[in-house]
Parts: sequence; C-alpha cells; structure tokens
Amino acid sequence: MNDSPQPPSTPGLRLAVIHTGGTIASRPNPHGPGVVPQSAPSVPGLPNVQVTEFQPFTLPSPHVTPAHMLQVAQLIESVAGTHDGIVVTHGTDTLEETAFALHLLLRADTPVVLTGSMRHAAEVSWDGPGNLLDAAQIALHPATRGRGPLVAFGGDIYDARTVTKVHSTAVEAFGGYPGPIGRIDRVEGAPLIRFFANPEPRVAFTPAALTARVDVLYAYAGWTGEGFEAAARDADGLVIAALGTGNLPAELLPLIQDTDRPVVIATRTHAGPILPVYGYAGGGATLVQAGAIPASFLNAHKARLLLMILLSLGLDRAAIRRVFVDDPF
Ligand SMILES: NC(=O)C[C@H](N)C(=O)O
Repeated sequence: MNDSPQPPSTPGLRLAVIHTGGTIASRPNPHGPGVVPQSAPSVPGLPNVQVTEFQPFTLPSPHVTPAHMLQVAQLIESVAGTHDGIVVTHGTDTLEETAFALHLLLRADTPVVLTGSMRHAAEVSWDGPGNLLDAAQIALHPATRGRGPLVAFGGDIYDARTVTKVHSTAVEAFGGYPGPIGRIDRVEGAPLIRFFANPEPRVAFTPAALTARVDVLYAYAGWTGEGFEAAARDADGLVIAALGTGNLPAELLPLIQDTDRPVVIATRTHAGPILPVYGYAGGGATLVQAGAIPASFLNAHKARLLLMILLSLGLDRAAIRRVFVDDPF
C-alpha cells in the first residue's frame, strides 16, 4: 500500500480529459422537461499540469453505444503516447460498460480514469467537480500506471472489470464485488491516494469495428423461453442473466441445446461466479453440457461486450469458450 501524501501535482505533467456527456455535463433543459447534457464540466486547475480537452460526443449515457466505446478507445490510443494520464467523463448509467470496453480494447498503459456525477451542475450537491478532481489526480499518480482503466467515484477507486452501478440516485452510486481497489482522500488539501489491490492482468482485443449483435435475456421464475427463439434467429450471440450460479427453468435446456449461437450464462445476482453445480434439467451442469459458456464473475451486460468483441473478431464458439474460461474474468 502506498500511503504517503502526494504533492497536489508534479511539474510538467500532461493530462487529457475526454468529455462524453452524462449528468456531469447536464443542466436543466431550456427547451423541455428534465435535465440534459449540454456543456462539458470545467476541469479544476492543477498547478503545472497541462490539460488538453476532447469532446468526441455529448450524450446521456443511455445513448452511448459500443461504437461510441470503440471511438473513445481509439481516441485514447491516439493521445496516450503524449499524455501522462487520461480522464473520461461519462454518464453513470452505462459508465461501467464503457469502462469494461476500454479494459478489453486498450493496449496503451497510460492511466485512464472514468468518472461522472449523480447530481447536475444546477444542484447545490453537485458532485461533478470533486469527482473530476479526484479522477485527474488519480490519473496522474505514478501508482496508477499499469492497473488498466479505473473508475473513480465518491473517493473510491474501482477496477473496470468489477465495478457496477449499485444505486440509482445516491451519490455513492458505485460498488461491485469485491469492492474498491483504492481510495483517494485529502489531507490539508493534498491528495492521499492508496491502492490496496491490483486488477487481474488484461488481455487486449483489437476489433476494427463492433459489428456483432448480442442480445441479453433476463431469467425469471416461470420463464419458458419467451424471446429466446427470436434472439437466436436474429442475433449472433446471446447472454442470459440466469438464476443463482447459472441455472434456468427446464424449458430453456432444449433451446440452448438446439441453437448454434454461442449462449453465455451470467448470473442475475449481484455477485459471485457461474458454476456447473446442478444436474436437474436447466441446472448449470446441464447447460454447460448443452454447450453454454459460463461468464464467470462478469455481469450480463459486461459479458455481452466481451462476446460482441469476440464475435466481431470472427472467433468461433470453441475459441469464445476458451477466452471466457481461461482468461481472468
Ligand atoms: N448520473 C448520470 O450520469 C445518469 C445519466 N442518466 C447518464 O448516465 O447519462
């Protein structure tokens, strides 16, 4: 653990800030109801840090697609060599998906820290400036290098692979098993950054485009497979947010047996792995025997991104299975 207070900045550092929208860029809508992203938040002044800002798009994060994630990854690759740290501001609703996409796509090891806010700029409790300052100081800290894309929120630092949004309104909106890998605090204004875990090593994939279609289905008591056939017909791959350790109602077993599409099984619970424990029809052991691919600890929407990338690279089912099973997800 590195727990020595750091100076507010080290002279001559170069920070890139990539603004993409979200509540951190939002204000009340002058043309209609609610709040909408409008202008990028101001980057706090950091002495002797040269800041370059980029604004590839300004979107609420429910409008962000995998194509936007690839665009951000390509922008990061293009500026990584000339910057010491990179911050991405993003809406919180799909922030974990962009973070995980960057985890899968980036080759550069320049620190990348994503952040956002839960309150908009016209609210007294706006958390944007604090989160942005945290993210900038984390991105420029020497101990951050080599940890892959991170998420900074409410002072906690998360691994892109495990972070997830856990609350729809609270300022402490992020969590995820097994929790933060670091923390930023301040002592008399100086940042104190401590890491207490390293993320698992990353494998970087380099698709030219994310062309594959992957649909997510959500399991529930009494599901008899509604939606499965259409998804298996129209999509290149499927992810099921299954029950418990990766179990489904019995009706799903023949559907999974009969499709030639890769079917990845994640859990709809909020933590824990997929395991082939149960041997009743639809139990995890029977699904794996039928060809389903366990998503390990990935949630369904992160498993979808990995499957989309692997299908876009042209991998077949056996190769996809090897990535899901052998790589540290
Ligand atoms: N807090 C937020 O940023 C939520 C917003 N709906 C978004 O993700 O764009």
